[in-house]
Amino acid sequence: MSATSSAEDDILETPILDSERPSLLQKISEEGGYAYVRMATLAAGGDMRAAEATKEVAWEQLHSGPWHSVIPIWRDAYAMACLHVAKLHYAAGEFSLVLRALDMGLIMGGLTLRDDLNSAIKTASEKARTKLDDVEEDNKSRLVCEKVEVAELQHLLPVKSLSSKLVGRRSSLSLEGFLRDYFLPGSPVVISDCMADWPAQSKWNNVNYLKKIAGFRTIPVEVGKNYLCQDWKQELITFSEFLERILSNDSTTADTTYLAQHPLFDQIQELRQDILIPDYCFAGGGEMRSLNAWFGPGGTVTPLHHDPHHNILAQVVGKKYVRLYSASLSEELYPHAEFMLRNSSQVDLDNIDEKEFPRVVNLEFFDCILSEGEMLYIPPKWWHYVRSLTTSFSVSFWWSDSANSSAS
Ligand SMILES: O=C(O)CCC(=O)C(=O)O
Ligand SMILES: [Fe+2]
Repeated sequence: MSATSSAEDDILETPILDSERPSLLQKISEEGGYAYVRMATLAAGGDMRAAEATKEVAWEQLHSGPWHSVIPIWRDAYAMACLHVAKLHYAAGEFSLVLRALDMGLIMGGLTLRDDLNSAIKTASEKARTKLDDVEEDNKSRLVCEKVEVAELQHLLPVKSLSSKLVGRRSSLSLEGFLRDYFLPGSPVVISDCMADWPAQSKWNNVNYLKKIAGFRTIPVEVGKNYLCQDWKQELITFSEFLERILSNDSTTADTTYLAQHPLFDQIQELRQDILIPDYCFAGGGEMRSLNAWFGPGGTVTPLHHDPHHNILAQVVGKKYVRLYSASLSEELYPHAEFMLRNSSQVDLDNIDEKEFPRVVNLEFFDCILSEGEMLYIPPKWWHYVRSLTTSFSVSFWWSDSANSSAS
């Protein structure tokens, strides 16, 4: 990795064009990025307009076609441009702008400069936090204030919910028991009393804690009813802005904001320390595929879909309703024909069109309300629909077993 990533040799205080990066610039010129290279050199000399211009040039390259067709060096070029911009904001003491630039580098940039971005984020976060401490020290608030009874939530659920087969529940389930009774037969289960040692359990319900750890960080959120709807869009906002939206949320509005399926713990490493990979994820001898955050107000809906991996969905804050249909029922669930959406059902479980989708009406499903401190095991390819019933923060752990560890 880069020579500049050690603690005493801080990336934000040293020139960016060190011994490793000329080769990066060389590769960028080879791809025709002469203007980028000229401006990067000016940026390294302290020219903010040139730094912004490198970011724009690389941004255009990232948006010149489908994501998979972008030449990888342009992702590194974008990360490097973000570092230039961050460094110049840092010199001006603008720490929130430093973090914005660095997060854009992490979210959109390539992997080559990731260690540099992370070490710069650590330095800038500490400075930004010092500022925040002065302003908000006594202001304590909770995301979910009171315990909600299940009976009070009934009206929020799709018809027929909780009326037939409930997902089985086990308390403090051993790894052997999990393997034998659920993993090998491929059956879902809710596991309780298994998250007591997660720091997140006592920390993430506290808005103040989240603001302090992540308030200035930029995150991608989804806005709209759900990803299958026309008016759905993605936005980049700060974690503080996001928390304000959650606190002011009226769950009847169409433009719910959801931090959904985002690898937040790769991006914000302090939050990674608050969670533990459940032992269950080692079942099957495969490998971890991804850890994702799902954080939003009451009323978020992830429509009926399936994923290729084993999944432990861990509920840290609030409650969610989850409905599951067996993988064997795919034909009856009217998957979309389009390639990108073929793992999603055309059926809207909140408003089933029985004429168009008659086969789904009497189909067997399992469902549950997942509460704080509980985990749900969803076997691969099982269809699931998820609705948050309160403000909710969950973490999903996707892993493959050794038989499928080459699957994407
Ligand atoms: O929690 C949600 O909204 C959806 C979770 C999900 O689809 C998953 O973990 O695979
Ligand atoms: Fe899913």
